[in-house]
Amino acid sequence: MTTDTMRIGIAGINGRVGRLLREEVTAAGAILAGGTSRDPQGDGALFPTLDALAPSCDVVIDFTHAATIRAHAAALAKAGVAWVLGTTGLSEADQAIVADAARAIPVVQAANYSPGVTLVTRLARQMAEILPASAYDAEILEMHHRQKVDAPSGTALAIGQAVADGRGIDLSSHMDSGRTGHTGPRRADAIGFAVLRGGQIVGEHTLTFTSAGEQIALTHRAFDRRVFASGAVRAALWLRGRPPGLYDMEDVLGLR
Ligand SMILES: NC(=O)C1=CN([C@@H]2O[C@H](COP(=O)(O)OP(=O)(O)OC[C@H]3O[C@@H](n4cnc5c(N)ncnc54)[C@H](OP(=O)(O)O)[C@@H]3O)[C@@H](O)[C@H]2O)C=CC1
Ligand SMILES: O=C(O)C1=N[C@H](C(=O)O)C[C@H](O)C1
Repeated sequence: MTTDTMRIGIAGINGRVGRLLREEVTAAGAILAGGTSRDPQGDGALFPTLDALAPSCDVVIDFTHAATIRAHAAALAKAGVAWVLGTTGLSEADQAIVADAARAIPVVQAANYSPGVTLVTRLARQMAEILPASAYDAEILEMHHRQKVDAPSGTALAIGQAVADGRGIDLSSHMDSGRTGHTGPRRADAIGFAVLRGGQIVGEHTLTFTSAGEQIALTHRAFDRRVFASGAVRAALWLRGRPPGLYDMEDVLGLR
């Protein structure tokens, strides 16, 4: 299969990212197989659910909502269609469904498809390996637009996971999110999360390591959602011919 014969479907084609994916698929020279919309309004290229669209695709790019995970995993596994998953806010059970689907089909999953965040996450892991948790407090601040429905963002959680991996600890038992009231002093090995929402901020993430004597800050700012859409299309093209498995953007960018 060549790029110009590759059929790409878009789940959530009328969403903020979905609308840009439509343009990026065409710009890449692939075939736009159609998209899902809960209100297709007689448009023949739009389908109310993914099971109707999947059989006419080689890969589906999915930026929708965590509520769709079970149905989308089942539709794609049944049709044998690859999955580029960008949806965030997944529960542990949702994540298990994705891992299960990846035994049958190739899946790229990333909380953030920008090359910059892929690098920041990698650096976060490396910094956490070097900077002792007893001396350097790790905190993550994320800012997004007022429409965002999940918090902390998938990217903030991925950066937190990278810090936890670098320190060799478990994220869920070290996560300190939503501080309020009499919190007591900061736990030395905590990984803190702070969330801001407002206006039309596309997505900003800052990881800080703060000691008694200094602070190191790693910031990523997305200026345009197109950076996510173009990264996801790159992942879709990369998936061509891959065996089943769960991949991420480090795989796509050849960083492993
Ligand atoms: N990994 C990454 O790089 C990025 C991930 N994201 C994530 O992608 C997701 C979408 O973001 P965004 O485009 O801003 O969101 P939008 O709300 O603009 O779009 C979401 C789309 O999903 C569809 N949708 C929502 N709920 C359901 C449902 N219950 N069943 C079926 N379809 C549904 C909507 O379809 P309809 O048109 O029918 O209403 C809509 O088109 C979020 O989880 C976000 O966090 C966002 C940016 C980058
Ligand atoms: O909902 C968004 O907009 C974004 N979601 C992703 C996340 O939760 O990390 C990626 C990006 O920050 C934009």
